[in-house]
Amino acid sequence: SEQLEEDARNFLHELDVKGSEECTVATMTSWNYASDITEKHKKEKAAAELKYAEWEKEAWERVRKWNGKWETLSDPYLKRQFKFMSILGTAALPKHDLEKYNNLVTEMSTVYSTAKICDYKNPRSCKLELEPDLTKILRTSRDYDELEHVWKMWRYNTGRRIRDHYKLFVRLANKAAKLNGFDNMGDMWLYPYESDTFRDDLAELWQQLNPLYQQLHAYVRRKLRQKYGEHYVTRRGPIPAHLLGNMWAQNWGHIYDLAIPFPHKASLDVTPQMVSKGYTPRRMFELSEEFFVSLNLTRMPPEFWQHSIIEKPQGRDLVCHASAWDFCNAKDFRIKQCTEVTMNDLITVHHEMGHVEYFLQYQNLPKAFRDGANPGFHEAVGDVLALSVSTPKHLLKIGLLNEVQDDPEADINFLLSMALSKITFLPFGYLIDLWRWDVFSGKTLENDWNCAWWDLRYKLQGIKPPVQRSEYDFDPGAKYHIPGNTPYIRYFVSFVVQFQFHKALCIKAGEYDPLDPSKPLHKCDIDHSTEAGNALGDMLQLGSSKEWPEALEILTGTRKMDASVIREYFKPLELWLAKDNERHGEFIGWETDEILCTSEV
Ligand SMILES: O=C(CCC(O)(O)[C@H](Cc1ccccc1)NC(=O)c1ccccc1)N[C@@H](Cc1c[nH]c2ccccc12)C(=O)O
Ligand SMILES: [Zn+2]
Repeated sequence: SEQLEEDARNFLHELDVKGSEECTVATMTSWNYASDITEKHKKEKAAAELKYAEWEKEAWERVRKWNGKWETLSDPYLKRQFKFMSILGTAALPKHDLEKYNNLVTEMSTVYSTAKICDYKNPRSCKLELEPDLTKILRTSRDYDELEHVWKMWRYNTGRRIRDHYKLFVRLANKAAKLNGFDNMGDMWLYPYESDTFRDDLAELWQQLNPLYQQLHAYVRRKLRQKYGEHYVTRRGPIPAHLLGNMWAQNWGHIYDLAIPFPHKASLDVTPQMVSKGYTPRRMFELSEEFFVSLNLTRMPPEFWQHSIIEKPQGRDLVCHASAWDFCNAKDFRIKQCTEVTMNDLITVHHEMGHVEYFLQYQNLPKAFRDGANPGFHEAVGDVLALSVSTPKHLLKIGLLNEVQDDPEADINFLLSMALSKITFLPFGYLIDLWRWDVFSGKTLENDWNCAWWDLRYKLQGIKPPVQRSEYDFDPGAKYHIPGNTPYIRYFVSFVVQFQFHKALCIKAGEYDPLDPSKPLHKCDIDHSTEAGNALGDMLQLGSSKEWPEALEILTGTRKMDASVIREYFKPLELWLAKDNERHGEFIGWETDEILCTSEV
């Protein structure tokens, strides 16, 4: 009825205003803690989390009173808000359980963010931190033993120290999920994807992408065998995880110098040029903002530049893992990132700025819709722009390259550098929540946690630990998102859909034409295309007000995640890798009879 609709609008508006105010308060205390880890900030954050949970519970009880009525409303926009606000979340836990749950998550994240290890070359100095120290060693060292030390000690001082926290956390998380009508927390995490075939769809995507990954793996293994010798890197075995340039072997971009196909061609890692041109983190963020503005998207508000933390502050503990913050008041938006002047961090800057651009585009929607169409969309926005920024053509435009070599060999070099961060990530992006879903569902039991992790790391990534692992270790805990309790499948989804977004935007920008060999997908740079920017903005403005297949269709014309686009982007490289591996008689895939992990009897 008209009256019911009118009452519903007013009710939702009232909750929206109050919810945003409560959100601002809670977010501020969370920011204070994440950017300055002290007992005072920890207490304030814990108190604010409980207060916010009380508000959520009150709002949820008032929404419940509308059950049986809101379903009869005709306006889908109103019904969808009721649908989202009918899920309470962890605030459904009894107060003492919620307090324990929140403290466990804060404690695990603090252990991770403050962990330090001793220097391999100077064992008495024990203040090396993940950012910037350990990431630099993993990126630059080619000393097998030094890399093994850093890899092992990092896990000793993070994963091992939170294993028991995680056991309690899983039990409380599942208790909260059941109170929300889910079987376990894994199912509750999949709710935003609104699809009961989602897991199958993901498995199908991985099946389509695995062959390309296997070719790349075989090629890189040969290059590492040449560097470290057959004893350490065997012909048919898994690759030791600490040799891949990254603490988690999730991005192999930093061993490009060992893998470059045509070394006599110009290097595409513009880090040296960034340093020699005096780039600063501030300059990197301004460069990214200029790209968004060139697309006719929204620039950062003054508060962003006033309150963001874009360089690691000295003399205090903080969570250095990058993050973007929406303070729910359509005014205050921030990034916290311990930025270094490297090409890799320029990409991460775009990733974080993509989150803030999404915040800005949906800031006028009701709070219930101020989210990505699904979490993968939120992770993809910045990466889409980074696909254009990474092209030699764009790097030339912004003065970070002084020449572009337009020939097949330079093309292969470029595609390999992109594959070392985009293709190598796929099995990692998939396996983290494959492991966590099995832990939440109880399929993987506590005394098998670490070996189940290494089963997946071996099976999907074809890597092995440099030293044998056991159930005294808890290696998943050495990756931010596990102690940080952040779902991860969103990144796998992002790495697939970002190429679908890229293709759609490149067509609008006139930069890609399937029938024009001079305009392949991997050479496209959408910069300064307002047609592309307007199309992207139209999708971002929807927030989560429409189901994600509809948002995807508005931008790309299709309603499904489609792995064929990322394969099209890398097609020239896939053909080249297959030929090169064939020519060297490389064994595709991996096998081993080593025991990677012992579950103590
Ligand atoms: O974790 C991140 C970046 C951090 C984040 O921007 O995704 C951040 C994670 C986070 C979530 C929740 C609390 C704190 C941190 N996500 C956000 O800040 C965020 C903000 C609003 C909505 C959604 C996400 N990247 C992943 C992998 C990755 C995907 N694309 C990349 C591009 C460049 C570098 C890394 C990646 C990683 O490092 O393993
Ligand atoms: Zn992100």
